[in-house]
Amino acid sequence: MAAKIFIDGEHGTTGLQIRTRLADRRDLELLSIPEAERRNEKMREDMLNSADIAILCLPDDASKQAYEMTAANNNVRLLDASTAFRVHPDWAYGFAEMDKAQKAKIRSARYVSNPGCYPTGAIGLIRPLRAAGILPDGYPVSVNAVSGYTGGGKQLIAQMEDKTHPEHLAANNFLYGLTMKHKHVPEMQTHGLLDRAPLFAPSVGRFPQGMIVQVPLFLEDIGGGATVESIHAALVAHYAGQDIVSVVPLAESAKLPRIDAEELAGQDTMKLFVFGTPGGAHVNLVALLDNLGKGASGAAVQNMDLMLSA
Ligand SMILES: NC(=O)C1=CN([C@@H]2O[C@H](COP(=O)(O)OP(=O)(O)OC[C@H]3O[C@@H](n4cnc5c(N)ncnc54)[C@H](OP(=O)(O)O)[C@@H]3O)[C@@H](O)[C@H]2O)C=CC1
Ligand SMILES: CC(=O)N[C@@H](CCC(=O)OP(=O)(O)O)C(=O)O
Repeated sequence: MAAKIFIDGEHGTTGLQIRTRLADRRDLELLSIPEAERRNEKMREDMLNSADIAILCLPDDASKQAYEMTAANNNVRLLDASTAFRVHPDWAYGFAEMDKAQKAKIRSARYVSNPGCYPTGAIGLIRPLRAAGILPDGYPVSVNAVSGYTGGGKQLIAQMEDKTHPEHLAANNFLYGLTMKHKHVPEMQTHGLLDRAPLFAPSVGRFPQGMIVQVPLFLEDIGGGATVESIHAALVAHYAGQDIVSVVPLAESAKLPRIDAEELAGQDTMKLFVFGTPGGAHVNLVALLDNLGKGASGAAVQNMDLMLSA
């Protein structure tokens, strides 16, 4: 029997991308609400409780409401794309490659939180180095990033694309999150296994999809004899045996003159790079992904498939 999937928020940016990815799937039955009724609570509650898996592509408050609406129904499992439950202990964090046990946790979980786009890059770079004991306690981690503007959902897309929008943004590249309190910091700290909150400096560029996340490191403050080669080797070992996150060979990245933030737009994979000169003092870790691919909808479909394979 086909698994019943309901995407709550199916007409938004993340929801639409998931729907497109699932459009040709014969093993699924997609439950749907007409766009005009997308905020009809009764219809949402009925659909949520008729699904095997409900994928929540909603703002945090609406995700929490969907959770309440289904709390008494053990037949429905939730996969939430919002920030609401990403550090909640009852929810499995949906980053399958972050350690060897994570796939099994996602498979068997009733509740799965889909990672944020920036945290996918940051945790992807940091966690293996913490787990391997390379990045020491107390190290001050900084995360600098640029995202395509679809990362801000329908509202930011309209502000960037519609010149008549009352809050039109004309900038081609802007910094935000300037209070240093971005909602992704707790998630980066928890799943990055960091004892100190990272300093996170996000930005947006005038391109729809794509993302670069950078974590610069001072080797002498890391200590333990860490080198560009040992850091690269730790990432390679961590990501061996799967095909979604790849670690670019050092010899290949050493020849790159630049990195294009849009390189993986439209794809659901992530590339990790380690930049630095052998014997040098500095290393720059870089993650390249599509904010709507491995950063959102691609990861959601991957997680849904894991949940269905339980
Ligand atoms: N865009 C991205 O790159 C990423 C987004 N996410 C997260 O995914 C979630 C969805 O984001 P995104 O798709 O970008 O956002 P959008 O604003 O593009 O879409 C959200 C959708 O949810 C609907 N919605 C809002 N409130 C309610 C409600 N109370 N009841 C029912 N439907 C509602 C909206 O309808 P309406 O049009 O009426 O507002 C819209 O259709 C967010 O939590 C976001 O943080 C996560 C990772 C990346
Ligand atoms: C460019 C942009 O505005 N990006 C969003 C994050 C996108 C994302 O990862 O979504 P979640 O909100 O679900 O974590 C932001 O900074 O709030």
